[in-house]
Amino acid sequence: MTLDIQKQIDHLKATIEDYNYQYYVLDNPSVPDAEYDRLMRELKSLENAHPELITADSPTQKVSGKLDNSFQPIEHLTPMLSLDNVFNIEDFAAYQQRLHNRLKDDAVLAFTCEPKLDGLAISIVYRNGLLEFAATRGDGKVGEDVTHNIRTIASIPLKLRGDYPELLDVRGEVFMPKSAFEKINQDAIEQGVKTFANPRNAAAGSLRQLDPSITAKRNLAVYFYSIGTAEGQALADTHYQRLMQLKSWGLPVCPEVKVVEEAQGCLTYYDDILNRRDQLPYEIDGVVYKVNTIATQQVLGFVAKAPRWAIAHKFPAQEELTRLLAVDFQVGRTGAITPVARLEPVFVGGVTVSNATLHNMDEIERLGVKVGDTVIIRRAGDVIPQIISVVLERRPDNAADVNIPEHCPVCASEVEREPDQAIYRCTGGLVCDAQKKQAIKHYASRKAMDIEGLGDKLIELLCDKKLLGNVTDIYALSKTSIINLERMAEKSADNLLSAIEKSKQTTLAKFIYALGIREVGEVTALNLANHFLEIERLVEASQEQLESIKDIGEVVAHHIVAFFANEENRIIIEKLLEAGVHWPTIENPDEDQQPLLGQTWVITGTLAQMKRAEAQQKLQQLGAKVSGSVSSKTFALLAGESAGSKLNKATELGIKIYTEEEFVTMISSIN
Ligand SMILES: NC(=O)c1ccc[n+]([C@@H]2O[C@H](COP(=O)([O-])OP(=O)(O)OC[C@H]3O[C@@H](n4cnc5c(N)ncnc54)[C@H](O)[C@@H]3O)[C@@H](O)[C@H]2O)c1
Ligand SMILES: [Zn+2]
Repeated sequence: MTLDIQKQIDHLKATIEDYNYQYYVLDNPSVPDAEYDRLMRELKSLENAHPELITADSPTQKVSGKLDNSFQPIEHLTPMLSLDNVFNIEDFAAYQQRLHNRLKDDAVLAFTCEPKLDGLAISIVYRNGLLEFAATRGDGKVGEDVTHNIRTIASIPLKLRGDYPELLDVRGEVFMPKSAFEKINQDAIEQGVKTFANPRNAAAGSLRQLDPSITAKRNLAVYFYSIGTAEGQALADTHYQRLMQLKSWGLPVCPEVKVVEEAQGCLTYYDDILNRRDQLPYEIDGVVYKVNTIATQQVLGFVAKAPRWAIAHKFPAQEELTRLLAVDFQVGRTGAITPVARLEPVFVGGVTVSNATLHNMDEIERLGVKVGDTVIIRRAGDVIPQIISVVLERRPDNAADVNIPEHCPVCASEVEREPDQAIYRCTGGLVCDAQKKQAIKHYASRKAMDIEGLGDKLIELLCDKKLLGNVTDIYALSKTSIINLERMAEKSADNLLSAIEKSKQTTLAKFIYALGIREVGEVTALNLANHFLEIERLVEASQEQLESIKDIGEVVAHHIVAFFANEENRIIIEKLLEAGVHWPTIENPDEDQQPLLGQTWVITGTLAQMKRAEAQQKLQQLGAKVSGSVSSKTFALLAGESAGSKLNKATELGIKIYTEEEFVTMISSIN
C-alpha cells in the first residue's frame, strides 16, 4: 500500500519537476497551468494523508524555479517566496477560518486585494535611490542577474524620488501587456518563427535574454507589490500604505489595488475583477488577498514556501488540455475552406468547448497537430476557442495527419489552393450551396446586374424559403411565389418583378462581372468583354489567350479558366441567356474603345470632382495604365490640388500635365 503511494508520489514529483524545468528555465511549458495545478493538488493531498513521505525537496515544500547558468547568480537579501492558492469559495472560506483560528480572535480582518499578474517575479535593489541590480526569483534564495535587461523597461525608474530608503529591495511582477503580446505573436507568425504560448512566457522569455537590446524591444511593463528589505526609512504599518509609499518613490503600483474587509469584501473584489478580466490591458490569472496590517502579518508568519497572510484566489482556467477527435472542413461564403477542430468537450474559460478554429492549413502545419493528439486549447473572453499547441509527449501511435479534402464537402466540386496563399477554395462558384447567397447578392448588386429592390436581406429570405437556389432562379420568381413573403406588399412584388425584367438588358462587361469569378472586377470584366466580344469565346478561352490580355496575369487567368471549366457554371450561363439576359453587340472593340492604349498615367494630389479611384478606373477603361510613380515612361500626370513631389518630377522630366478640369474635358471629348 505505502509502496504504491510512494510510487505515485515519486511519479508526481518527477513529472512536476519536468514541467517546472520547461516552464521556468525554457519559458516554454508543455501543459497548461490547470494541468500543473491538478498534479500539484494531487501531490499535496497524498502528502497530507502520508506526512511521513514528505521530503524537503518535494515541489510542495520549496519555491520552484531554476537557475540557468547563462546568467550570473545573485543571492536575494531576503528570500522570494511563492503564494498558496485556492481555486474555489469553499477553500477560500476554510483559509479565512484558519486565519481567525490562528489569530485567536474575531476582530475584523482587513485585506489588500490585488490582481494576480501573470508575468514573472523580479527583485530590484536600489541603493541611495539608484538602481543597483535586479534578479529573477530563481529558487527563491538565489536568482538570475537580469539588471541590464531590467534597465531597458521604460516604467522602471533608474533613480527613485521623494523620501526613499537608503537600501530598498522591492518586489514586483514583470509582465507583457496584451497588446504587446498580440503584436509579438503576429510578427512571429509573419516571420514563420515560433510564437509564445501566453503573455507570461513571452514576458519571461523577453526578460531572460542575453542581449538587452532584444528585451528593450519587447514593451515589458511592471507593477510592484511588496518590499523585501528597506533600511534607513520608516515603513508604513499597513501593506496598502506601503504600496502607496512605493508609488511616492516613483515605482509603479497596479491601479486596481483596494482594501476590503473579511471574506465578503474579498469575494466582491474577486467578482469585480473577474468581470473586467477581458478589459484589463494585461493578463491575470486570479487575485491575491493580503492581510493588510503588517503586525498581524508578523503574527501569522510563513509556511515552507509561502506567507500564511496571503493567498491567491485563482480564476477559472483559460487554457486546458483536451483531445482532437477530428478535423471537419467548412465552406465559407466565398468558397474558402476552413478546418474546424472537433474536440473532446472540455470546460475552459467558463464554458464547455467542443470546437475550435484552426484558421487554415498553414496553421495546422505550424502547430504540427494530428488527429488523436492531446492539445492545449485556449478560450479567453469572447474570443473563439483556439488550439495553441500540441502536447507531443502524449501523441498516440495512431495519430493521423490532417489532409485537405480534394472535393468540396458541400457541393463536391474540386478544391484548389490559391497560389501563394494559405487558403483553399471550392471551385463550385455558383453551384455551391455554401456560396450561393453571396453569389446571388453579387449578381444582383448595382455594379453587376443592378436589380433594384433585390437586396441582401430579401436574398437571404428567398434562399431560406428555397425560392432561390442559384442566380437562374431569380428569373423564375413569380408574383404568386413572392407575394406571401413577410413585408412583401403587392406593390413591392410588382416593382421587384419589373426590376428583374428591366435588368435583363445589360452589357457583356456587366454580365461577366456579375458571374462573380474570383478576382474579376469591373475593369477586368470590361477588358474581357472588349477582347472576346462574345461570351461563348470567353468561355472557351485558354490560359495563354487570357494571359495575353492587358492587365490579366497568371492568377486571374487561372481563376477564369477554372470557373468556365466547371460544367455547372456553363449550364447556369446558358440558362441565364435562355431567361432573356441580353446585351448589345460590341461595335467598336479594343482600339476604338481604348484610345489611351499604351499610355501610362500617374495621378497625384486631391481631386475635387471625383475620387482618385474613379479617375483611375476611367483611365483604365480607356486603355491607359495607371502607375504610382513618375518616370521617363510616364505619358501624363493628372495633378489635383496640392500636388507635391510627383508634380515637380513630372515638370522636370517634361511630362504632360493635366489639371483636373483639362482631364475632365479630355475624357468627355472621348466618350
Ligand atoms: N504549465 C506548467 O507547466 C507550469 C509549470 C510550473 C508552474 N506553473 C504555474 O506557476 C504556478 C506556480 O508558480 P509560483 O510558485 O510562482 O506561484 P504562483 O505564480 O501561483 O504565485 C506566486 C507568484 O505570483 C506572482 N504575483 C503576481 N501578482 C502578485 C501580487 N499582486 N502579489 C504577489 N505576488 C504576485 C509573483 O510572481 C509570485 O512569485 C502554478 O500554479 C502554475 O500556474 C505552470
Ligand atoms: Zn462547394
